[in-house]
Amino acid sequence: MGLAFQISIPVTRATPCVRRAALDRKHERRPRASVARASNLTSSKKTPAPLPEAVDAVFIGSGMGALTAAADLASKGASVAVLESYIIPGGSSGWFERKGFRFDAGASMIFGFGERGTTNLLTRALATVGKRIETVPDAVQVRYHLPDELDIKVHREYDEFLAGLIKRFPHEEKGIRKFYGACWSVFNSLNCMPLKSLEEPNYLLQVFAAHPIACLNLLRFIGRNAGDIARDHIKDETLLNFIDMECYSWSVVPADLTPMINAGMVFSDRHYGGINYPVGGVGRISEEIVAGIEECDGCSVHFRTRVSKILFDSMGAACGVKLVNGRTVSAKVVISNATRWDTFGEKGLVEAERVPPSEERFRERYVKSPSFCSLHMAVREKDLQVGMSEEQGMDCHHIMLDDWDEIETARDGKGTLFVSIPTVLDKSLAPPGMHIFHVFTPSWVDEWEGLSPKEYRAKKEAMLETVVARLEKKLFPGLKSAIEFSEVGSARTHRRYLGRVDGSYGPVAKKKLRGLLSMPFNRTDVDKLYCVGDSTFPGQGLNATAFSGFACAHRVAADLGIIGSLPGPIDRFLTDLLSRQRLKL
Ligand SMILES: NC(=O)c1ccc[n+]([C@@H]2O[C@H](COP(=O)([O-])OP(=O)(O)OC[C@H]3O[C@@H](n4cnc5c(N)ncnc54)[C@H](O)[C@@H]3O)[C@@H](O)[C@H]2O)c1
Ligand SMILES: CC(C)=CCC/C(C)=C/C=C/C(C)=C/C=C/C(C)=C/C=C/C=C(C)/C=C/C=C(C)/C=C/C=C(\C)CCC=C(C)C
Repeated sequence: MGLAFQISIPVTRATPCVRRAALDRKHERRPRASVARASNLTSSKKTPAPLPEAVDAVFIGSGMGALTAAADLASKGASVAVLESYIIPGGSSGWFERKGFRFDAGASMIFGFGERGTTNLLTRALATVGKRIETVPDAVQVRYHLPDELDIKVHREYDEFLAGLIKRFPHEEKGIRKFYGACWSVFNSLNCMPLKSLEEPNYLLQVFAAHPIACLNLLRFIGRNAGDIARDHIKDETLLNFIDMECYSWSVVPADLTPMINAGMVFSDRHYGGINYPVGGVGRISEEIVAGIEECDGCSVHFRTRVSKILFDSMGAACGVKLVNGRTVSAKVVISNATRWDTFGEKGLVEAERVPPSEERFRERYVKSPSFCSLHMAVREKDLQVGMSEEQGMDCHHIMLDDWDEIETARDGKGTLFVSIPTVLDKSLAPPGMHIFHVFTPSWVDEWEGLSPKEYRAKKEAMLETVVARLEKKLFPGLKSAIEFSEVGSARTHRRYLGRVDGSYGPVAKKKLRGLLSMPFNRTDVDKLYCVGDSTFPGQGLNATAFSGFACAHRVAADLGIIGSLPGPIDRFLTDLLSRQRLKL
């Protein structure tokens, strides 16, 4: 590492994790894996660690972004404290249990669990702390049931998916191959390089030197959106509507507003690493990462621990946090996994007079996406009039829409329906003969405000009624009478339990932007304060936030002198220069 320079800020100590990581590198073997069993469903019940007075890095929240960053920093030898206001980790990737059922709080369509390449970021997040979990491969990412009788299965096998799409749009074969080919081009460029912080010049120089063609290729796409590329190659309006839905289904915006880098990741990794469901539920991922973090000396995760304020030293640098109970934790750096609005907004964690002007720029460009209304149902298989096993052709994920005009706008359960039935893949989530249906649909917090408790309950019931009737008619005859019990979560529920402003799914472009170029990285304009999670590059998605976690840990480790970087002033000059150039675009 000719360009590397060790800044001499002392690091607290070398932990067992560091020694293990060093050993693993030396012998080029995978970190020790502990394959978690499905039966091991609940979090460790051991006595909680006492809140530390001071650590290298304090995290606000324990979503996937924070957990990945904390795990990576812990494995590099930093002392970390993760402070979570809720009773379990994971945020949007949390879970809840009722009557022997284990429900995923968010979607169950999990990317990033592949075995090969560098984009398998969930496998890697677990491996940083020596963990690994069993997963079940999903043969079909999603089955679309769309207007114009468009019934398309996205098979794990790329050629099978393409054949189905080309059969429906034979006149667009060339365009289909070009569009999805461009996605592969992005993915292959990402998947050959180590994925770290794009605001650490030493890494950028090294990665550019080692993979010049891949980097130039990514630069070609980084300022573009999927819709631009689709329209370069495709003319058929129904096919363009389909591509809008392909993007909307995970980015919650149409193709014109969806960054091409993210489309490349999603539309290729589903055929490369595949979609894989963690045995025992999505919550297993965060449970295992937490266990791994806590095995590292000086590292701890604390629940029911809500941060009320970020603290600053006399120079204006972040230096710790204050909890709602008045206690404080000092830290060399503070990392917020709360959304941008919850960190810097009105009543946010940073007091108004310290909010930097750059945050205003963020708000000019990004808005809060809607939330979801989530219908969690326990369903008796015997009362459904459709085969529920994979062998009988049932798929785990479905997306349903009745009218193209309602893709984004329809309220009250009349728009896009997302359906996850994780028990198709993992029967351990529910008692024998039972299934879990999680159906969610976009919903805005204003629809749920100002209601009396009775009106609120009635609105939830009406939502359930509308959605179940639509599903019964098109996909699951017998559903209504097969429901054993159900729980409905509104945008208010998401706000309350996930601590996300308005229950939002995350930031989306307000107008057409240049791809990912204006998405903020992990540093903020407040010294020693970083952000991680879906308010940072590259945005929403479990594996996307895992990327932000690795990037954040890398930048923080360089700033704390744990890993080598360019000499301080040069590093700062180049980082600021890159950031200014990017923001001008
Ligand atoms: N692929 C999928 O199916 C899937 C499933 C679930 C989640 N996701 C993704 O996960 C992403 C979100 O991840 P994220 O890392 O941004 O975080 P997150 O929003 O999931 O988690 C943030 C955590 O911070 C906690 N928190 C907020 N304010 C706090 C405070 N003041 N004090 C203490 N704790 C506080 C919250 O309780 C929450 O647990 C979403 O974009 C979503 O797409 C994807
Ligand atoms: C050297 C120089 C100067 C430049 C080089 C350029 C360079 C190296 C650029 C690098 C860019 C990088 C590293 C980009 C990395 C991007 C990544 C890792 C993007 C990852 C994106 C992942 C996404 C968007 C995943 C989304 C998944 C989601 C949201 C899944 C959720 C799904 C649902 C909510 C739908 C559920 C559906 C049903 C039916 C239930």
